[in-house]
Amino acid sequence: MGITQNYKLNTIQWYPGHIAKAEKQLKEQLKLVDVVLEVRDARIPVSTHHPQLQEWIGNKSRVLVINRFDMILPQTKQAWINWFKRQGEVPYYTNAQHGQGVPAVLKAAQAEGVQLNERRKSRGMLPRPVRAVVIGFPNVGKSALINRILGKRVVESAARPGVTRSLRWVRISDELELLDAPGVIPLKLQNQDAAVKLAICDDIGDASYDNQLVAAAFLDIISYLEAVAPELLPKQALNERYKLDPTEHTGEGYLHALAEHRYKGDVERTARQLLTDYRKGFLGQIPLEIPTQFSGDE
Ligand SMILES: Nc1nc2c(ncn2[C@@H]2O[C@H](COP(=O)(O)OP(=O)(O)OP(=O)(O)O)[C@@H](O)[C@H]2O)c(=O)[nH]1
Repeated sequence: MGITQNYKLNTIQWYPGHIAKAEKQLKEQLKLVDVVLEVRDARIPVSTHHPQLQEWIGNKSRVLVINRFDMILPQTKQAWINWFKRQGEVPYYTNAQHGQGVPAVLKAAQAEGVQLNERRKSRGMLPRPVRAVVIGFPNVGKSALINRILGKRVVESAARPGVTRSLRWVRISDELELLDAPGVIPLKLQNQDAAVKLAICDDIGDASYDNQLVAAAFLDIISYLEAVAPELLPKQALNERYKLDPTEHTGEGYLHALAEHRYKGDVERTARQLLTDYRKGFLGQIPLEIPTQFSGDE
Protein backbone atom coordinates (compact mmCIF):
# COMPACT_ATOMS: atom_id res chain seq x y z
CA MET A 1 0.00 0.00 0.00
CA GLY A 2 1.11 3.49 -0.70
CA ILE A 3 3.22 5.56 1.62
CA THR A 4 1.44 8.68 0.38
CA GLN A 5 -1.98 7.51 1.48
CA ASN A 6 -1.88 9.52 4.66
CA TYR A 7 -2.02 12.68 2.64
CA LYS A 8 -5.60 12.38 1.43
CA LEU A 9 -4.57 14.46 -1.53
CA ASN A 10 -8.00 15.32 -2.74
CA THR A 11 -6.35 18.60 -3.55
CA ILE A 12 -5.27 17.10 -6.87
CA GLN A 13 -7.96 18.07 -9.32
CA TRP A 14 -8.46 17.48 -12.99
CA TYR A 15 -10.66 19.12 -15.52
CA PRO A 16 -13.20 16.50 -16.59
CA GLY A 17 -13.74 18.10 -20.01
CA HIS A 18 -10.06 17.72 -20.86
CA ILE A 19 -10.03 14.11 -19.77
CA ALA A 20 -13.04 13.19 -21.90
CA LYS A 21 -11.48 14.94 -24.90
CA ALA A 22 -8.12 13.23 -24.41
CA GLU A 23 -9.80 9.85 -24.12
CA LYS A 24 -11.78 10.39 -27.32
CA GLN A 25 -8.67 11.50 -29.22
CA LEU A 26 -6.66 8.57 -27.95
CA LYS A 27 -9.32 6.07 -28.99
CA GLU A 28 -9.42 7.59 -32.48
CA GLN A 29 -5.65 7.25 -32.80
CA LEU A 30 -5.73 3.68 -31.53
CA LYS A 31 -8.28 2.70 -34.17
CA LEU A 32 -5.80 3.54 -36.92
CA VAL A 33 -2.82 1.50 -35.80
CA ASP A 34 -1.52 -2.05 -35.50
CA VAL A 35 1.12 -1.39 -32.82
CA VAL A 36 1.07 0.83 -29.74
CA LEU A 37 4.31 2.13 -28.25
CA GLU A 38 3.36 2.71 -24.62
CA VAL A 39 5.81 5.12 -22.94
CA ARG A 40 6.20 5.18 -19.16
CA ASP A 41 8.45 7.07 -16.75
CA ALA A 42 11.30 4.95 -15.32
CA ARG A 43 10.90 6.62 -11.91
CA ILE A 44 7.28 5.47 -11.67
CA PRO A 45 6.82 2.62 -14.14
CA VAL A 46 3.65 1.37 -12.43
CA SER A 47 1.95 4.71 -11.82
CA THR A 48 2.49 5.76 -15.45
CA HIS A 49 0.41 2.80 -16.59
CA HIS A 50 -3.32 3.38 -16.98
CA PRO A 51 -5.36 0.39 -15.73
CA GLN A 52 -7.78 0.65 -18.66
CA LEU A 53 -5.11 0.73 -21.32
CA GLN A 54 -5.30 -2.95 -22.20
CA GLU A 55 -9.03 -2.60 -22.72
CA TRP A 56 -8.47 0.33 -25.11
CA ILE A 57 -5.71 -1.43 -27.00
CA GLY A 58 -7.68 -4.66 -27.41
CA ASN A 59 -5.78 -7.24 -29.44
CA LYS A 60 -3.31 -4.83 -31.06
CA SER A 61 0.37 -5.32 -30.30
CA ARG A 62 2.06 -3.24 -27.64
CA VAL A 63 5.71 -2.34 -27.18
CA LEU A 64 6.49 -1.28 -23.61
CA VAL A 65 8.91 1.68 -23.52
CA ILE A 66 10.28 2.80 -20.16
CA ASN A 67 11.77 6.22 -20.75
CA ARG A 68 14.06 8.45 -18.66
CA PHE A 69 16.24 5.54 -17.57
CA ASP A 70 19.00 8.07 -16.95
CA MET A 71 16.93 9.28 -13.96
CA ILE A 72 17.29 6.03 -11.99
CA LEU A 73 20.34 4.01 -10.94
CA PRO A 74 21.46 1.07 -13.14
CA GLN A 75 20.67 -1.39 -10.31
CA THR A 76 17.14 0.03 -9.99
CA LYS A 77 16.63 -0.42 -13.73
CA GLN A 78 17.85 -4.01 -13.46
CA ALA A 79 15.53 -4.74 -10.54
CA TRP A 80 12.61 -3.48 -12.63
CA ILE A 81 13.66 -5.47 -15.71
CA ASN A 82 13.63 -8.61 -13.54
CA TRP A 83 10.22 -7.68 -12.17
CA PHE A 84 8.74 -7.08 -15.62
CA LYS A 85 10.17 -10.40 -16.79
CA ARG A 86 8.35 -12.15 -13.96
CA GLN A 87 5.15 -10.45 -15.15
CA GLY A 88 5.80 -11.82 -18.65
CA GLU A 89 6.66 -8.38 -20.06
CA VAL A 90 9.68 -7.15 -22.03
CA PRO A 91 10.44 -3.51 -21.25
CA TYR A 92 12.54 -1.42 -23.66
CA TYR A 93 14.46 1.15 -21.62
CA THR A 94 15.18 4.44 -23.38
CA ASN A 95 16.66 7.85 -22.90
CA ALA A 96 14.65 9.65 -25.56
CA GLN A 97 16.55 12.87 -24.95
CA HIS A 98 19.80 11.30 -26.14
CA GLY A 99 18.44 8.45 -28.21
CA GLN A 100 19.70 5.50 -26.17
CA GLY A 101 17.57 2.37 -26.56
CA VAL A 102 15.52 3.84 -29.42
CA PRO A 103 16.81 1.50 -32.20
CA ALA A 104 15.67 -1.51 -30.15
CA VAL A 105 12.17 0.00 -29.84
CA LEU A 106 12.03 0.44 -33.62
CA LYS A 107 13.15 -3.12 -34.17
CA ALA A 108 10.47 -4.42 -31.82
CA ALA A 109 7.77 -2.37 -33.58
CA GLN A 110 8.93 -3.57 -37.00
CA ALA A 111 8.97 -7.18 -35.84
CA GLU A 112 5.24 -6.86 -35.20
CA GLY A 113 4.89 -6.03 -38.89
CA VAL A 114 6.30 -9.40 -39.89
CA GLN A 115 3.47 -11.16 -38.06
CA LEU A 116 0.92 -8.72 -39.43
CA ASN A 117 1.99 -9.42 -43.00
CA GLU A 118 2.02 -13.15 -42.47
CA ARG A 119 -1.63 -12.86 -41.46
CA ARG A 120 -2.37 -10.63 -44.47
CA LYS A 121 -0.63 -13.04 -46.84
CA SER A 122 -2.62 -15.98 -45.53
CA ARG A 123 -5.76 -14.01 -46.41
CA GLY A 124 -4.47 -13.22 -49.89
CA MET A 125 -3.68 -9.56 -49.08
CA LEU A 126 -0.58 -7.61 -50.09
CA PRO A 127 1.99 -6.73 -47.43
CA ARG A 128 2.08 -3.19 -46.02
CA PRO A 129 4.13 -1.32 -43.40
CA VAL A 130 3.06 -1.77 -39.80
CA ARG A 131 1.32 1.33 -38.40
CA ALA A 132 2.28 2.56 -34.96
CA VAL A 133 1.48 5.32 -32.48
CA VAL A 134 3.37 6.54 -29.42
CA ILE A 135 1.17 6.99 -26.35
CA GLY A 136 1.69 7.86 -22.68
CA PHE A 137 0.89 10.19 -19.82
CA PRO A 138 1.83 13.88 -20.18
CA ASN A 139 5.54 14.71 -20.06
CA VAL A 140 6.86 11.12 -20.10
CA GLY A 141 8.88 11.85 -23.25
CA LYS A 142 6.53 10.90 -26.10
CA SER A 143 7.52 13.79 -28.38
CA ALA A 144 11.20 13.27 -27.66
CA LEU A 145 10.81 9.61 -28.65
CA ILE A 146 8.96 10.48 -31.86
CA ASN A 147 11.63 13.01 -32.79
CA ARG A 148 14.33 10.45 -32.16
CA ILE A 149 12.52 7.92 -34.31
CA LEU A 150 12.00 10.45 -37.10
CA GLY A 151 15.60 11.63 -37.01
CA LYS A 152 16.16 13.86 -39.99
CA ARG A 153 13.37 12.37 -42.08
CA VAL A 154 11.04 14.78 -43.78
CA VAL A 155 7.55 14.44 -42.44
CA GLU A 156 5.31 13.07 -45.18
CA SER A 157 1.63 13.37 -44.87
CA ALA A 158 -0.61 10.79 -46.40
CA ALA A 159 -4.22 11.51 -47.14
CA ARG A 160 -6.12 8.38 -46.30
CA PRO A 161 -9.84 8.04 -46.30
CA GLY A 162 -11.25 8.26 -42.82
CA VAL A 163 -8.08 9.76 -41.35
CA THR A 164 -8.49 13.02 -39.51
CA ARG A 165 -6.58 15.70 -41.36
CA SER A 166 -4.45 16.58 -38.36
CA LEU A 167 -3.10 13.03 -38.10
CA ARG A 168 -0.15 12.46 -40.37
CA TRP A 169 1.72 9.29 -41.12
CA VAL A 170 5.46 9.32 -41.38
CA ARG A 171 7.16 6.50 -43.19
CA ILE A 172 10.09 5.36 -41.06
CA SER A 173 11.10 2.41 -43.24
CA ASP A 174 9.53 -0.03 -45.69
CA GLU A 175 8.25 -1.87 -42.64
CA LEU A 176 7.02 0.93 -40.41
CA GLU A 177 4.79 4.00 -40.45
CA LEU A 178 4.31 6.21 -37.41
CA LEU A 179 1.59 8.68 -36.53
CA ASP A 180 3.43 11.96 -36.05
CA ALA A 181 1.29 13.05 -33.08
CA PRO A 182 1.50 11.17 -29.78
CA GLY A 183 -1.61 9.91 -28.01
CA VAL A 184 -2.02 11.42 -24.56
CA ILE A 185 -3.40 9.01 -21.99
CA PRO A 186 -6.01 10.66 -19.78
CA LEU A 187 -5.07 10.53 -16.13
CA LYS A 188 -6.53 7.96 -13.86
CA LEU A 189 -8.77 9.57 -11.32
CA GLN A 190 -9.27 7.20 -8.47
CA ASN A 191 -5.77 6.31 -7.40
CA GLN A 192 -4.44 9.20 -5.30
CA ASP A 193 -1.22 7.36 -4.50
CA ALA A 194 -0.37 7.26 -8.21
CA ALA A 195 -1.63 10.83 -8.66
CA VAL A 196 0.82 12.12 -6.06
CA LYS A 197 3.74 10.41 -7.78
CA LEU A 198 2.63 11.74 -11.16
CA ALA A 199 2.50 15.24 -9.64
CA ILE A 200 5.99 14.86 -8.14
CA CYS A 201 7.36 13.87 -11.56
CA ASP A 202 5.34 16.58 -13.33
CA ASP A 203 3.65 13.84 -15.39
CA ILE A 204 0.18 15.08 -14.51
CA GLY A 205 -0.60 17.62 -17.23
CA ASP A 206 -2.88 20.46 -16.31
CA ALA A 207 -4.11 19.15 -12.98
CA SER A 208 -3.94 21.48 -10.01
CA TYR A 209 -2.43 20.44 -6.71
CA ASP A 210 -0.94 21.67 -3.46
CA ASN A 211 2.85 21.94 -3.82
CA GLN A 212 3.49 21.64 -0.11
CA LEU A 213 1.52 18.42 0.27
CA VAL A 214 3.15 16.97 -2.83
CA ALA A 215 6.65 17.97 -1.66
CA ALA A 216 6.03 16.51 1.81
CA ALA A 217 4.77 13.27 0.23
CA PHE A 218 7.90 13.20 -1.93
CA LEU A 219 10.11 13.45 1.17
CA ASP A 220 8.17 10.67 2.89
CA ILE A 221 8.55 8.43 -0.14
CA ILE A 222 12.32 8.99 -0.14
CA SER A 223 12.69 8.15 3.54
CA TYR A 224 10.51 5.06 3.11
CA LEU A 225 12.57 3.82 0.14
CA GLU A 226 15.83 4.60 1.93
CA ALA A 227 14.64 2.40 4.80
CA VAL A 228 13.50 -0.56 2.68
CA ALA A 229 15.88 -0.50 -0.31
CA PRO A 230 18.85 1.81 0.33
CA GLU A 231 20.79 0.14 -2.50
CA LEU A 232 18.34 1.49 -5.09
CA LEU A 233 18.82 5.16 -4.15
CA PRO A 234 21.78 7.52 -4.15
CA LYS A 235 23.20 7.90 -0.64
CA GLN A 236 22.08 10.87 1.44
CA ALA A 237 20.67 12.69 -1.55
CA LEU A 238 18.92 15.42 0.47
CA ASN A 239 21.77 16.00 2.87
CA GLU A 240 24.20 16.23 -0.06
CA ARG A 241 22.12 18.85 -1.81
CA TYR A 242 20.79 20.95 1.04
CA LYS A 243 23.26 20.26 3.87
CA LEU A 244 20.36 19.38 6.12
CA ASP A 245 19.94 15.84 7.43
CA PRO A 246 16.41 14.46 6.97
CA THR A 247 16.84 11.72 9.62
CA GLU A 248 14.33 12.10 12.45
CA HIS A 249 12.07 14.34 10.34
CA THR A 250 8.71 13.57 8.80
CA GLY A 251 8.31 14.86 5.24
CA GLU A 252 6.37 17.84 6.46
CA GLY A 253 8.85 18.45 9.28
CA TYR A 254 11.79 18.41 6.88
CA LEU A 255 10.02 20.78 4.51
CA HIS A 256 9.59 23.30 7.32
CA ALA A 257 13.13 22.78 8.64
CA LEU A 258 14.52 23.27 5.14
CA ALA A 259 12.45 26.42 4.70
CA GLU A 260 14.07 27.82 7.86
CA HIS A 261 17.51 26.56 6.88
CA ARG A 262 17.61 27.95 3.34
CA TYR A 263 14.55 29.92 2.30
CA LYS A 264 13.80 32.41 5.10
CA GLY A 265 10.91 30.30 6.35
CA ASP A 266 9.09 30.39 2.99
CA VAL A 267 7.57 26.89 2.91
CA GLU A 268 5.82 27.30 -0.44
CA ARG A 269 9.03 28.39 -2.14
CA THR A 270 10.87 25.49 -0.51
CA ALA A 271 8.27 23.02 -1.78
CA ARG A 272 8.53 24.33 -5.33
CA GLN A 273 12.31 24.31 -5.22
CA LEU A 274 12.44 20.73 -3.95
CA LEU A 275 10.12 19.53 -6.72
CA THR A 276 12.04 21.48 -9.37
CA ASP A 277 15.35 20.12 -8.12
CA TYR A 278 14.00 16.57 -8.29
CA ARG A 279 12.50 17.00 -11.76
CA LYS A 280 15.75 18.43 -13.08
CA GLY A 281 17.70 15.52 -11.64
CA PHE A 282 19.63 17.71 -9.15
CA LEU A 283 18.86 15.35 -6.27
CA GLY A 284 20.33 12.36 -8.08
CA GLN A 285 18.77 9.22 -9.51
CA ILE A 286 15.87 8.72 -7.13
CA PRO A 287 13.04 6.34 -8.06
CA LEU A 288 9.61 6.77 -6.49
CA GLU A 289 8.62 3.16 -6.95
CA ILE A 290 10.54 -0.07 -6.49
CA PRO A 291 9.50 -3.58 -7.54
CA THR A 292 9.03 -5.02 -4.04
CA GLN A 293 6.12 -2.62 -3.47
CA PHE A 294 4.05 -4.39 -6.07
CA SER A 295 2.27 -7.68 -5.66
CA GLY A 296 3.88 -10.97 -6.42
CA ASP A 297 7.33 -9.70 -5.54
CA GLU A 298 7.43 -9.68 -1.74
N1 LIG B 1 16.35 13.15 -18.50
C1 LIG B 1 15.54 12.84 -19.50
N2 LIG B 1 14.69 13.76 -19.99
C2 LIG B 1 13.88 13.41 -21.00
C3 LIG B 1 13.89 12.12 -21.56
N3 LIG B 1 12.96 12.08 -22.54
C4 LIG B 1 12.40 13.30 -22.60
N4 LIG B 1 12.96 14.10 -21.67
C5 LIG B 1 12.62 15.51 -21.39
O1 LIG B 1 11.36 15.52 -20.76
C6 LIG B 1 10.60 16.66 -21.15
C7 LIG B 1 9.27 16.21 -21.71
O2 LIG B 1 9.48 15.48 -22.91
P1 LIG B 1 8.40 15.45 -24.07
O3 LIG B 1 8.93 14.59 -25.16
O4 LIG B 1 7.95 16.82 -24.41
O5 LIG B 1 7.20 14.69 -23.32
P2 LIG B 1 5.73 14.41 -23.86
O6 LIG B 1 5.34 13.09 -23.28
O7 LIG B 1 5.67 14.56 -25.34
O8 LIG B 1 4.94 15.59 -23.13
P3 LIG B 1 3.47 16.21 -23.40
O9 LIG B 1 3.55 16.90 -24.72
O10 LIG B 1 3.31 17.12 -22.22
O11 LIG B 1 2.49 15.09 -23.37
C8 LIG B 1 11.46 17.39 -22.17
O12 LIG B 1 12.13 18.42 -21.50
C9 LIG B 1 12.44 16.34 -22.65
O13 LIG B 1 13.67 16.88 -23.07
C10 LIG B 1 14.80 11.16 -21.01
O14 LIG B 1 14.88 10.00 -21.43
N5 LIG B 1 15.59 11.59 -19.98
